[in-house]
Amino acid sequence: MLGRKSAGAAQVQPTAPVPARTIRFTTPVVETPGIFILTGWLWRFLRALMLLPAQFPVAVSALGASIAAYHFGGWISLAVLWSVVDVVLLVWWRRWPRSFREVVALRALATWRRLWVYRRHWQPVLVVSGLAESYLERQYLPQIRGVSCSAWADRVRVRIVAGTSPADFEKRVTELAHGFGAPSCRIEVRGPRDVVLEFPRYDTLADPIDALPIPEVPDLAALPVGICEDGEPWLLRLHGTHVLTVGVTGAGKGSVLWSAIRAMSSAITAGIAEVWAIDPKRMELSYGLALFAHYAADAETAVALLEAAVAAMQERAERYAGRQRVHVPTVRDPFTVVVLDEVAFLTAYHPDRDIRRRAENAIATLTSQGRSVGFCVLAALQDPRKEVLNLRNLFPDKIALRLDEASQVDMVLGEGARDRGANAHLIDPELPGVGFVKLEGSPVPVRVRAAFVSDADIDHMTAEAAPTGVEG
Ligand SMILES: Nc1ncnc2c1ncn2[C@@H]1O[C@H](COP(=O)(O)OP(=O)(O)OP(=O)(O)O)[C@@H](O)[C@H]1O
Repeated sequence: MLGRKSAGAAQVQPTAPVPARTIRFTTPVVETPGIFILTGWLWRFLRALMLLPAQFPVAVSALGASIAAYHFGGWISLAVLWSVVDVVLLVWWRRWPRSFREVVALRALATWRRLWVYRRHWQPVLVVSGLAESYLERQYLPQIRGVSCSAWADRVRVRIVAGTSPADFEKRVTELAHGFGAPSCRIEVRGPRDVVLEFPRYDTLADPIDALPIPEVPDLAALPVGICEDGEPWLLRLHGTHVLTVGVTGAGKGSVLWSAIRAMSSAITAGIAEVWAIDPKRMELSYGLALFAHYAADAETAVALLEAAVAAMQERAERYAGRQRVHVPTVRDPFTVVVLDEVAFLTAYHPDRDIRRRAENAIATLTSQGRSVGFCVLAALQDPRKEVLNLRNLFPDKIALRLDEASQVDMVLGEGARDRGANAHLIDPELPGVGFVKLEGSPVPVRVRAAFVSDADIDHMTAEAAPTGVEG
């Protein structure tokens, strides 16, 4: 009985037509004749061969010249040719190392990286990370348009698939970085369907940076405070803006504050800039007391200091009204930087509500009105959430050092910063002073490291700078 077809429940053949659709139309499968496949392969091979001189002009010329030398003069002329080339390259390298590096070494490296790293792994990495698109059973991959190398990073220019957006890449920076064996990946949009993926080859900021030399005539709108990932100086604008530095405890906020103070210390000595310092922890700024025009540590004096700054700012604004629209630092009207370490101590953590309210009012007034009359607030903060500092948007410039959570990156640097590669939550705790900033004119966050100003450097600065006399 069990052997009978009718045993048990009615069996339905998986391919049986649904009663309502007795006729099903399907696309017939036609086998492609082998000759078409072979012709396709041959065409692709010939096309690649024809494009080779345009893609690799130097390699193709070298190969052509070598074949010609061998053909006309045998091994000897080939050896002579290569010896001459080697000598020329050697002289070039010794005499003009910079141009040799840019024209020969980095280009050769780019060719190698393009073939060995990106072309070889392109399809698997993009397919697995979900960046290959399918349409009518065909797969479309973004195309590599070119690879260039700088001293520290590879830049892969990519033509993205029509119908996709750079945001798809921005969401997969981690997959791309791991896929191509890079410590990180950043995205730069150059135009329609034109993006650049930047893969650092090694961490240029792994070693601490000693305190930078003090500029004799500091540009208060571009103070050298550290180094960018590409080796360029990190220039911090203070004049005409306000800066908020955010990072967990031990992230190196102190080195940003001190590097900025150090960079403007000759202006402090000249009397055209002054620092008003608030130091609730009493550990960070107290060491350089002699450099500050005013200093406060406890809440009551800190709020009084902030209110005095507001009064000074308003007095200056009144004098300037109708006469002057731009502040030029002078001994009479120095550029005034209010340095506020752990701003949340006054705005969120202090038990006295009145202190919190007065501090918030004063900071809001300074940050909303102080820019044009030469007042700047340079603040440090551990926790960027709104409950802790709801004034954070009054700071036009922000620095994200190591953060606790991924969601905090966009809170500090603005929406989309994390997608563009500002992984401040992944910064190694062994790298204090490393962070991300947005530089003027570019939405792409840049990785930077602040220089470390040691106690000895601060001693030296206080000895050099004529003390202006600290007041409470
Ligand atoms: N730029 C830097 N380069 C190298 N080491 C640094 C740098 N900045 C800070 N450090 C080291 O990290 C330690 C912690 O730095 P710092 O006190 O500035 O952190 P912080 O963010 O101000 O922390 P907290 O909020 O707890 O005060 C310092 O004692 C110093 O040894």
